[in-house]
Amino acid sequence: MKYISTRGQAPELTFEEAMLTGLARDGGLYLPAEIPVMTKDEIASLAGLPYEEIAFRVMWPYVSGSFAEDEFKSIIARAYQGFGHAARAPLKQLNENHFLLELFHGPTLAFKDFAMQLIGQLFQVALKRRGERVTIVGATSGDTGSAAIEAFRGLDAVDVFILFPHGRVSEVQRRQMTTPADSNVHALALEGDFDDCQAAVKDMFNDFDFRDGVKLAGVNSINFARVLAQVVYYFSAATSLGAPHRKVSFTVPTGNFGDIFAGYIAKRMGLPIDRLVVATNQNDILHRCLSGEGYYKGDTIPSISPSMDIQVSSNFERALYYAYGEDGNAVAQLMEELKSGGFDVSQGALQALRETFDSGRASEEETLETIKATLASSAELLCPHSAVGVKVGEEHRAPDVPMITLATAHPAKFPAAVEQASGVHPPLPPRMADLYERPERVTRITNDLGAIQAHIKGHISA
Ligand SMILES: Cc1ncc(COP(=O)(O)O)c(C=O)c1O
Ligand SMILES: N[C@@H](CCOP(=O)(O)O)C(=O)O
Repeated sequence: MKYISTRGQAPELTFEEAMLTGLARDGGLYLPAEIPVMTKDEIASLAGLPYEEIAFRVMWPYVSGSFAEDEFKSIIARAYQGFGHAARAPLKQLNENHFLLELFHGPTLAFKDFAMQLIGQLFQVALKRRGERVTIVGATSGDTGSAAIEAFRGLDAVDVFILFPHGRVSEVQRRQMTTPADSNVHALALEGDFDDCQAAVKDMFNDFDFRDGVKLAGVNSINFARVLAQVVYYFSAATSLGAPHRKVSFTVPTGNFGDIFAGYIAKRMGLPIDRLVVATNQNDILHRCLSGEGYYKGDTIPSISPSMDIQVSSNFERALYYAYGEDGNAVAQLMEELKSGGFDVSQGALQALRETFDSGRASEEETLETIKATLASSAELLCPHSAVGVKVGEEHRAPDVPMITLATAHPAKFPAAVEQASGVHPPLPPRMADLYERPERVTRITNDLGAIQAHIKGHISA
């Protein structure tokens, strides 16, 4: 399997190379040159299997040239052994045909653990084999950073620097990033918003002297391995509700478009997904775009679902690549226009996107109301991101197709909003009970590329 860039001008890579490379050298994002398709029988045979076995069968065609079969199986086993639920991604019923896919039973209580725990193991094996070390730089609106720090802390072949927007993540998210004592992980609180953090990471990849000098690697959803690991739970959820003999739809609380893009890959692999519904908070650029208003950046407004406070949605580039008929030049042109504010999506591309995606938005009041109402109707305490999903999912639910909404984080990561909505203070799991007492280690940094690069260079291990 070869991997190609959405902008068409970067070298083709193997899975392992693409995973360790991060952003393509033409500024694009790597994708498999062809998406493998599973037969109806192969999909049917997944029903009832342990999550780890489904993960192996779904991901194996993508990684098989880079890892041995037994090696990959044991990597998967190690990745998910620390999850707090035997099913890994359990499905709960909210009403007659609306289901909740709980993705928050991993070590840092958000869906990011599904991919990050896996790629931590993949990096470890690949770097050891190559005798190399890398510097991972990541951008986070709260959850990617904590999951990355947890997955990579203490590994000797990796230094990790995570940029998060100062004052714009929840206290639990911040403490998950700032309290690990391992010397190879570094939390940087940037004066700016998430888009500034993500732009800085991409600028570092596009500065080849810096990139090659520090051996830069990325664990944001820039990295296709992240997206791939997230494809698995679409298969586990859909087959447990009767796929491939029955269609299902998914609603996905969306920011950087990585999670829902994993659903798109699952659909292209043959999973009978009817609709993929993009659910946004008040930072609704994706909803506006899918409603035909073009893709134009506004100011990021802080919300009670801070992990989705995003304007420049990195993986939307991958969706545009397919919507524009796999034309890398067209994508490169759009990304150029984005630098000066945004672009109109062509009618053909919009139609292609709408063949798969619907969208909706939830206001702050609607999000709070959904947390309260869902607790009353289903005894399920939602985090604010999942509540955005449930509200939009309910609006898009069709009578004859089960709707599965992804519950992307544990309510205890956002206790203030959850308590405001429901009157219930969600406790942290016992293993994190002392999170508020642990000492924090964080560097405040201005939004200046040179200053960030100097800090990183000065703190990587020799
Ligand atoms: C809790 C939570 N929900 C939803 C999202 C949005 O996911 P994505 O960025 O993959 O669209 C994020 C951030 O990634 C998140 O942390
Ligand atoms: N919401 C994310 C933003 C980064 O997304 P990623 O999927 O590209 O890593 C976060 O929690 O950091």
